[in-house]
Amino acid sequence: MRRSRIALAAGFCLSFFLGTLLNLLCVPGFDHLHQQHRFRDGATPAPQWPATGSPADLLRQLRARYQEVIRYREHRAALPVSGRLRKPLERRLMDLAQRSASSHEQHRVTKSGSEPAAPEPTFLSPQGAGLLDLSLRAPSLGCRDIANRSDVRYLGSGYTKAVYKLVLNRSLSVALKSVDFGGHDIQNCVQQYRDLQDCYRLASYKIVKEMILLQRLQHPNILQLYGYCYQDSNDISNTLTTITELGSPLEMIQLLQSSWEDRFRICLSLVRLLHYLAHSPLGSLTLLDFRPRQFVIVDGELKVTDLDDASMEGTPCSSNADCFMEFPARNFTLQCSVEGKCQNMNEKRNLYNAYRFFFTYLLPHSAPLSLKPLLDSIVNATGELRWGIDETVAQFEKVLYMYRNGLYLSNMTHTPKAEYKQVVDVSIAEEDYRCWPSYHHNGCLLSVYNINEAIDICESHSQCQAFVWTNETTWTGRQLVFFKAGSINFVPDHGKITYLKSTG
Ligand SMILES: Nc1ncnc2c1ncn2[C@@H]1O[C@H](COP(=O)(O)OP(=O)(O)OP(=O)(O)O)[C@@H](O)[C@H]1O
Repeated sequence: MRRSRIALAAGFCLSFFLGTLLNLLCVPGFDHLHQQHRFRDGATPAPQWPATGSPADLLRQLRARYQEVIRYREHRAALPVSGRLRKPLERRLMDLAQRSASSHEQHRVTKSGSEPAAPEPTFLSPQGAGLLDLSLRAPSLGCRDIANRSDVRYLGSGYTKAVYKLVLNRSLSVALKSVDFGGHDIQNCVQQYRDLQDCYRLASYKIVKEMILLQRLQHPNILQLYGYCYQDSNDISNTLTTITELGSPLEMIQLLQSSWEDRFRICLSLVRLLHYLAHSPLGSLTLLDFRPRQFVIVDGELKVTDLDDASMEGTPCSSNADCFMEFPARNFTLQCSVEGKCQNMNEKRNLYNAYRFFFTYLLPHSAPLSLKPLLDSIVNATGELRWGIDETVAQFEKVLYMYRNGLYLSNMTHTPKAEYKQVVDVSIAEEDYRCWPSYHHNGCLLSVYNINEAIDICESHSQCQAFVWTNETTWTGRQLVFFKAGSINFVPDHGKITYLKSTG
């Protein structure tokens, strides 16, 4: 227990150091930019830190965050959360609320004396539950799994949180997320209120909310929560660290250079995610802070990681004019329902953000020619919010079906100009040429539906003299084929088939 505290304290010292370092490196005005980005499409504004803050202001904010977290927790009826997991979380939430109130009531007089008993650091890591329990949906990792680790590596941070990578048991990579003591959120709050304890609590509600959502929303495109840990650190008791699936940051530039198939996969995973969020057990959820940095990539799939700005609140209205959505390039007015709620606002906000940040860049560009009209209609319909998410996901699945089954290939009878001689169990070493968009940096490695498509590609590349049918497939099940500029360097290669172009 003591050792784990020391380790986590060391982790947070590292967090504080790195956070401070990042602040020093930050361009001036980042804070301002962040606020603009976060709320530019009509979301609830972030707390605007007053020039000087009173303890009552801070208390009000703490209560508001606490109540928000409770609202998300209250939807429990529909969810299979076990009592074993629920109880400690409830207790932590109550602790946070009671302590935030009592710390103001007893202001500085009995601060140290009002500390509650030390938490049970392993309540989510019950006796006997080891790493193998990760196959279970319920979070199973706790403090002891992440304690005393020296191989924690900083990954990134945002306004509030810092994220670290840790490899457990030399096999499972996880992400540790905690409040960034050197981050803008804490620093601005402390500057205003001069109370690190309560500023920490205010920020930690974002992690608690995120944790509740990660636990309650189960979908392949939502990062998996593996567990959490409450420990004392930086003179603050019960600091919270969540342990989740690890991803890699979504790099738009890199994505733009990848194959259409991979870019389509990102858009498809996003649409499937938005479909789930529109029909989630908590009702229709919107991602108020919808930017590419809120997502990570795990094995080629897009997953949402930052859920602290997710909202399930509907927008009340008395007329259509109340259902106004403002985006930088376009505005929309949605219908106000007879029940006095803006119709499908959460879903449509997500959809338009998906269009403007993802579809418009990733979908049509270098797509198979015959799929272009369908892709264009998806881009246009989402850009004008003509379709809801149900129709959008149906159209995406149609594209996937057509692509996976070669229905995008032309119906014309294939008449190759050259003949191709088949040689089994050999491949060609080197003799590569570059093509775009290749799955290989120095060679031309493309996915094809069938041999005819491979021949078509070879005939359309002036360098192509042969191709090697590998035994590998892409995520859609398409074959990967290496196109080659020559056929001198034959090498034995079990399972591969080389096709040699024999006449021109
Ligand atoms: N599971 C993860 N695996 C890898 N990287 C992650 C993971 N979770 C978050 N990150 C990275 O850490 C950064 C910060 O995380 P997160 O977005 O949760 O913090 P935040 O303070 O809420 O940020 P923001 O200011 O964008 O709201 C992310 O932009 C992302 O690049």
